[in-house]
Amino acid sequence: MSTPVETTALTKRYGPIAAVRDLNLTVRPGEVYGFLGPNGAGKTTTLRMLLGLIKPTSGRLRLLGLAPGPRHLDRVGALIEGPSFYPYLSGRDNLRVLADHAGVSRSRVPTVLATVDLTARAGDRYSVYSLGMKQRLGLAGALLKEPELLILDEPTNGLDPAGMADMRVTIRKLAADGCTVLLSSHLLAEVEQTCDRVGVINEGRLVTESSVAELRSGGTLRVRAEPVERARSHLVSQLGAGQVRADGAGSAIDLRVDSARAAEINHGLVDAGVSVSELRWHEPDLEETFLKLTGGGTDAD
Ligand SMILES: Nc1ncnc2c1ncn2[C@@H]1O[C@H](COP(=O)(O)OP(=O)(O)OP(=O)(O)O)[C@@H](O)[C@H]1O
Repeated sequence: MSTPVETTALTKRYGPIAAVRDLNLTVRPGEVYGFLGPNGAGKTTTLRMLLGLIKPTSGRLRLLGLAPGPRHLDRVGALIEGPSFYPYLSGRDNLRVLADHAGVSRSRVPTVLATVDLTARAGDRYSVYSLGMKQRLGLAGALLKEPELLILDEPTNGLDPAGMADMRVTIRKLAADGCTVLLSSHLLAEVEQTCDRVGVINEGRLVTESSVAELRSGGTLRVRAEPVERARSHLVSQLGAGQVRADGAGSAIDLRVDSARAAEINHGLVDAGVSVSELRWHEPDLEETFLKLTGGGTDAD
């Protein structure tokens, strides 16, 4: 199978603003890829370029092996910037209209309604749908042509926790059925729970691309001890300066060592006349990592 999404040095400028700069992105077959970044990072601009809604200033992109052109979206479904539906038609009738437009058989409509769990409310007018139902109907619309790749811009934006959970389950179900998903989000928890891999974008640049587990790796042994200066100089002499670093507040010391060395380090500190009040393995959560990577410039929830 060809690579679902591949961009090379993809760039979009708006006058002096570089919304997206030299972006090299790879989404692998069958994965759920989270495109994560704070507001204004360039996520929507990237997705709009992928979908041919705007033209890149420079760089290349391919979806399922195809460069932008008349066929490059044939096997791609998308949900971007709120779907538009007729308010006075039912969810089912809206999907029928969409199917007719897309040249897809109306027989797909019950299937996609079931996939997004809207069958029971399919006869209700769109105008009475909750935000979560509207999002799910949008997703159903994107699924009509049985896409191999789904591109979703902030699919859980504005949803309540139950709506977010429903959307997550649906996305994982689609991935289990073999669909590749690229979704953007500024919500760390969402990406952590839904995605296999994540690309972090900040100020138009990809700052890292890795599995969620890799992103979180790099745990440290955290020490709190008194007097802290004596503890620090002892640890530096024992482990080397490269392994010892103060945490942000300066009240704790983080050691880049294996967790199995905790007891040995404790004994060494006590022998050096230091009293240890805390010694524990500290694994950074995604939020910490994200803030570090993006220089803290996020207004994510
Ligand atoms: N049509 C446009 N004209 C000028 N600047 C734009 C345009 N579209 C986007 N930008 C700018 O490009 C940058 C990236 O915007 P973009 O919408 O892609 O970010 P985003 O990561 O999707 O953020 P959000 O989560 O807020 O939607 C921002 O500085 C934005 O102001």
